[in-house]
Amino acid sequence: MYASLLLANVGIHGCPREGFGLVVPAGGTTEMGEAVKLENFMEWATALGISDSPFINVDEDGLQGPNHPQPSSCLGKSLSISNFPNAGGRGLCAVRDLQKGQLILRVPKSALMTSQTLILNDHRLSISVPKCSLSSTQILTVALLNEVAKGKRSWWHPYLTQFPSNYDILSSFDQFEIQALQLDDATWAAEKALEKAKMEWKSATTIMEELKFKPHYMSFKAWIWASASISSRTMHIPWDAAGCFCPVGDLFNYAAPGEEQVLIGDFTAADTGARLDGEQSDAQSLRLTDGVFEEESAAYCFYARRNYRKGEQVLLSYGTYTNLELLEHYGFILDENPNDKSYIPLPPDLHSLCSWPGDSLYIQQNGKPSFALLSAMRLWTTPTHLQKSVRHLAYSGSPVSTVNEIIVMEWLVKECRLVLKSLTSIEEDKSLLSVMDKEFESAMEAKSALLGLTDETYAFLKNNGLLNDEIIDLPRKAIRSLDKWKLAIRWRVKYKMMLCDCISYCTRVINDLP
Ligand SMILES: C[S@@+](CC[C@H](N)C(=O)[O-])C[C@H]1O[C@@H](n2cnc3c(N)ncnc32)[C@H](O)[C@@H]1O
Repeated sequence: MYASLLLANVGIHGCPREGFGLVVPAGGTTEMGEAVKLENFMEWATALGISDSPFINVDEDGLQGPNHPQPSSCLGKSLSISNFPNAGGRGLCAVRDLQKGQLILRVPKSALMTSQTLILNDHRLSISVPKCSLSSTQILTVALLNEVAKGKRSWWHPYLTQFPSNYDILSSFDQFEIQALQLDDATWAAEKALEKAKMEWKSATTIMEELKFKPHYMSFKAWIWASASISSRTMHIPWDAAGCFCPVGDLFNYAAPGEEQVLIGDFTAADTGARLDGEQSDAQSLRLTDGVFEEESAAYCFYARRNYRKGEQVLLSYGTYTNLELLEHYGFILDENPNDKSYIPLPPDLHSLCSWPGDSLYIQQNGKPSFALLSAMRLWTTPTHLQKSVRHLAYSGSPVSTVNEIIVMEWLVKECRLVLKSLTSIEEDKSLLSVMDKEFESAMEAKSALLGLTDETYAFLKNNGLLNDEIIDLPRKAIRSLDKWKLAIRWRVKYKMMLCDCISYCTRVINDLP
């Protein structure tokens, strides 16, 4: 019965994973082919002992012990795979009400794909890797590509078919997509990510040649695919800084850590399946994520971070990230991200006045300047000979004086306006996004919708060769570029909105002053 439910869900999910095509397709790239691949993966995961049962080693009858037959599916007791179009696409859904702190998924150590497990099962890799001086992430990248190249011969094949074919992380952005971010900080981050990926790829070419990789797997495109898989899908393990791939566990989509992270650990002994001893709940309250490798049970264990109702998507916190960081490491942004920040240019001598680190001087997601930014600005706008006497006020987060507060707020308003003036407007960006939201069926459609709108839309058409009338179908590269361009525009809109909210906040503060 569960298999049909799963296949129904696959039907909803149904996005053929074509594109880079690193993973050898098991049944074509049709929806049915995808469903078969998913079914194979579920069977494979079940055989490995991956389980969403809240009872460790206990079946649904509450019986325990090695004599009990394997469950028919690794999912179905707490979770099922489902599609959440506006919250990460494929993800995991609660099949019953789940209580905060409850164990919801367990992935045995033997099912984790790590550099170690890949190397141990590959003679050539085990000879080549110890001779090279690569970082742990580079080693996992090489080992992953080496495994993928084996196609169906790989023991991990059912799992590898579930990897996305393409990623939208910053290092996969081309120059056009990078420029679409508009803000210097963001374009710098993207260029740095691309440069780092290129350096890591180049320094790994010797080992890839030694391993006789085919050109396809040696390419920079392949490297980006593998390193993006690592960046967006691995989980922390204590014995390898590159982390591990965690089958099924890597289907959890992300929610930013919120208040439940502070409260976590206050679940009661009545919560079946939750870790109950004091030491464990302490460990749980200390960490920021709700999945952890547990040495004592030799498994990656996932716990509900809050109560979930049946049918809700169950989410995982991968950590605390701004939208730019999410884009860099995971290739998406959140519309509502409580941890988002925007930086504006600050007076160069501000930093020498205070001990706040540069990255603490920002505008918060709700438009309020950060504590450190306000404190530093209050000091900076105070005449030098008075700074010593007001330092204690500024450092405690209090306004220094009414006049000073007005100067600070006006300065912030002016600076935000100046930044906004140098960029395209939010309205322009939003209307461009609405044009792009219409799915283009052909190159001609894309051209007629985008040509003549702005310099940027012209640059996109040119960059993708779409100015040429002979191109009929929208090339795959152009579709991929559209996705990344959209992400860049959505990111810059969020940034600009924070600045607009800051202007409103500062204006309100000025108006409310006695
Ligand atoms: C560990 S995977 C999660 C499962 C993934 N949806 C899948 O189908 O394999 C992480 C990736 O899922 C997507 N993702 C996760 N959470 C998301 C969210 N809240 N919004 C948009 N995309 C999300 C991003 O592409 C991210 O790189």
